[in-house]
Amino acid sequence: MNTIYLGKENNAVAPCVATIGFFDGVHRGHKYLIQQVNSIAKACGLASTVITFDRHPRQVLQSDYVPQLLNPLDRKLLLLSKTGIDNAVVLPFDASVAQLSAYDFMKEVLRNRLNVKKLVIGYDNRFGHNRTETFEDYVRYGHELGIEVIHHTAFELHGVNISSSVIRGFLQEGEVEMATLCLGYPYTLIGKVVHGFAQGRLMGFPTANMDVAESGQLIPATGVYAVNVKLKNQPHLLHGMMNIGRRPTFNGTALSLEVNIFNFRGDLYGELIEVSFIRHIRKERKFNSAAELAEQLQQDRTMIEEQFNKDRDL
Ligand SMILES: Cc1cc2nc3c(=O)[nH]c(=O)nc-3n(C[C@H](O)[C@H](O)[C@H](O)COP(=O)(O)O)c2cc1C
Ligand SMILES: Nc1ncnc2c1ncn2[C@@H]1O[C@H](COP(=O)(O)OP(=O)(O)O)[C@@H](O)[C@H]1O
Repeated sequence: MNTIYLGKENNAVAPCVATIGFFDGVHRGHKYLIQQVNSIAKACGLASTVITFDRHPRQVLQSDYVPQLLNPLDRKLLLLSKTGIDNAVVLPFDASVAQLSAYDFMKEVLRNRLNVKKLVIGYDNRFGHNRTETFEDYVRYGHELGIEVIHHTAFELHGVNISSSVIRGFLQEGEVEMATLCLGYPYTLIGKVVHGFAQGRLMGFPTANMDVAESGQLIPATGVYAVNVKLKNQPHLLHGMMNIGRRPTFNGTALSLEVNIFNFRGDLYGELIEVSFIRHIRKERKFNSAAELAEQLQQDRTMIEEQFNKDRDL
């Protein structure tokens, strides 16, 4: 896959069949759409292209908007690279792009800059200033501009139209298994390991505290989860358990994300780690003492290891 960061200068781009969107999650619905783009492109001998944005359009339109992303941009590009698409175009979304009418966007960006011959979009896809046009308007503009606008069929899973917001909803409810089903892979948080309150090691359960502010990702519901952990320089995933919560046993107030990694010892401070959510285990609770909490953690670990063993044997 070629990744093209669209700058001010004109990139020379081969004629292509394209689709456009934020593609947060690169979920199964997105993959279904991209398959359609790839097969149309193949049938007419053109390149296939996904056009996406460097930041969420709402961040530009609404200055206090805090995105709750399913993936940071580099991970989105990694996922897109596995879909068989020829090109990913990253469009810097700024105030001037936001101002373009749908017609001007199709003319200036899609036709003049990106050489789009066919545009594959859904009936409910909207682009252009104020997003006022309908699919039929895009078709009409396309006629004038030499771009064939084709609507794609939506992907449904058990009658539900999968979307990034449906997946965000599942994660906000702690339903990480439903999120996995829709995404086609487990939801994964990327964050830097920071210092906590040094209580974990005293209980026999050191926990790497994650700071995910930089990735702008959504934090799932509070609770305890079975997770897989990817460390830098380690080829395989490690099993672990994560608590998202406020540490009521220690009268904590701030939200923390803490992962205890099984069969691991080492210093992780300052490292980037990736944590994938496999199962919701239980709610966070206040225990009478650190010793009682440690007992519960031992039970959690035993149960989670048993489940991982079962999954492996399936
Ligand atoms: C899997 C797991 C589950 C946890 N569950 C709870 C809980 O239910 N209640 C609680 O007060 N703390 C719970 N904790 C503990 C806190 O998240 C945290 O690890 C502990 O306060 C030590 O943090 P520190 O090392 O940053 O001081 C849990 C930790 C882990 C790893
Ligand atoms: N198995 C493990 N799982 C998570 N972190 C570990 C593990 N073994 C060692 N560590 C290290 O210990 C640190 C956590 O220790 P802890 O006592 O919980 O302190 P704090 O939460 O204050 O950082 C982690 O950030 C990591 O560097």
